[in-house]
Amino acid sequence: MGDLSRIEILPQAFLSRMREMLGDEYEEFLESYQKPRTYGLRVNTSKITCEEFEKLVPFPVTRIPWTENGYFYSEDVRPSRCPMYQAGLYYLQEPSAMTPAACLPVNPGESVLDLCAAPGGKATALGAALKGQGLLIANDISTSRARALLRNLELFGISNSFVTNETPARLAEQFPEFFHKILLDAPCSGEGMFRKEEALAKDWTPEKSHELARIQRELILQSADMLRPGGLLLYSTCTFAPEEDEGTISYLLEQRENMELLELPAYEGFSPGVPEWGNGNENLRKCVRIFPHKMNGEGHFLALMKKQGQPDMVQQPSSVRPDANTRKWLELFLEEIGLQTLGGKAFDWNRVETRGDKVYYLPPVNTGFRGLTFLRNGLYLGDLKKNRFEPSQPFALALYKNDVKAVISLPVADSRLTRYLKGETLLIEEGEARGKKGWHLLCAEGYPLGFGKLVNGTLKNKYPAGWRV
Ligand SMILES: C[S@@+](CC[C@H](N)C(=O)[O-])C[C@H]1O[C@@H](n2cnc3c(N)ncnc32)[C@H](O)[C@@H]1O
Repeated sequence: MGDLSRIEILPQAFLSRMREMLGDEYEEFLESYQKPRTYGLRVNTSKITCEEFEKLVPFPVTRIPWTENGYFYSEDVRPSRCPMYQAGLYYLQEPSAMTPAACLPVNPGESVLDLCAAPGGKATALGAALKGQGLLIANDISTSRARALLRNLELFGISNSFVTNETPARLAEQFPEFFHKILLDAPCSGEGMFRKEEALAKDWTPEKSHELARIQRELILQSADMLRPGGLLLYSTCTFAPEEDEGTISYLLEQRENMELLELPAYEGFSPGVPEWGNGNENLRKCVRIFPHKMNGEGHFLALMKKQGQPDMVQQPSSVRPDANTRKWLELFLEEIGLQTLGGKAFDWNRVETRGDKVYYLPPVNTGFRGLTFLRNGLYLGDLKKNRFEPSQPFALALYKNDVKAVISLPVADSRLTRYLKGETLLIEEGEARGKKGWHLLCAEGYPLGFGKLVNGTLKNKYPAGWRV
């Protein structure tokens, strides 16, 4: 689409309001719609360091200056076709959208909630920050979107998540003062994404913001009430609409005296929140606005808040036991692949649970919650078949480099990796595989991609049909 036509589709009422909001900066803001959007990816630092990533990535990337692990790539590359993507080493994400999760400091071992999490752009970042310790509850109210969320968490190798498909009200009932950290990336009018998704501009009406602001007010109170004393809440939207941004934060501060706004990390392109766009509270300056004419990304709003009090780390550990049958066949399998660790940590049999013929590795924190609709509790390890255990694809992806001994590691550019991802059987040369036969983990430069079974120099493909590219 021609550049000017991007401006032509912007609703007049939206433009008038932006002119009023931005004053002298308005023309510059409008010009940003004639510039191309940018493309970003975020490195999964729980699996690979940025230095390693830079050495291996086969297409040009440049650092996104306001994040620690984000990179721009150009429009003509297809990063989702690279085996590094299928190994869960990065997530494709609009550059500004990397900011909210990066501004919520998550420590391994904490209980974290992403209330509106699908498709998982921010949940994958929060999960990576937990490094397999503690608990991530990733929720979305939409079932189809929650499925996409689960897939992305599995691709990222997150083993300690509980993926729910619930209303925020039900979660608020179940989890009073439970979480150390909460991300509320609220449903919003999406004004900041008009350059990226024209359909949003076409569907926009001024009335939409009123209805969304009502929902956001409900969600932010519920979030505050689910926070432990001393806990942190990060609120974000991708809209410029004042009532959805400073308006929602003003409402929270009026309704909950135990919540206070905190300063966010400074960056030259960030603009402060505007008190007059909310209830006039001077602290609203601590919010951050991201405008496309000031940064190389789309529009966003974020606010970091703390609940008064001292945080504690009291958590109930998971304590399940595998049945004898599961233990026997799973143990045999783990021996065959030479499992040393899972996600860099000692394998914990007190987290193994079998439901029907499916075997799960539960999060380290007790997740015996009652009455919640969930899609996944922990990591789906695989299936018990007659006299054997068959591993799942999420299990392969939750393994880190050096977790298992029985590997076949090929260079990123080796075409056999792409053929594996299509479901083909591969020829493996002598010396390329760690063992002579049996289950092996196929890796891209040491980073696990999926399982296969080696028989006389050929690797039988065990990459599931639903994952193939
Ligand atoms: C901005 S998107 C979340 C994007 C996600 N955080 C990410 O980074 O990939 C907002 C999400 O809120 C969910 N949602 C919509 N209405 C909701 C409601 N009333 N309560 C809770 N979630 C809602 C939508 O299904 C949608 O997935």
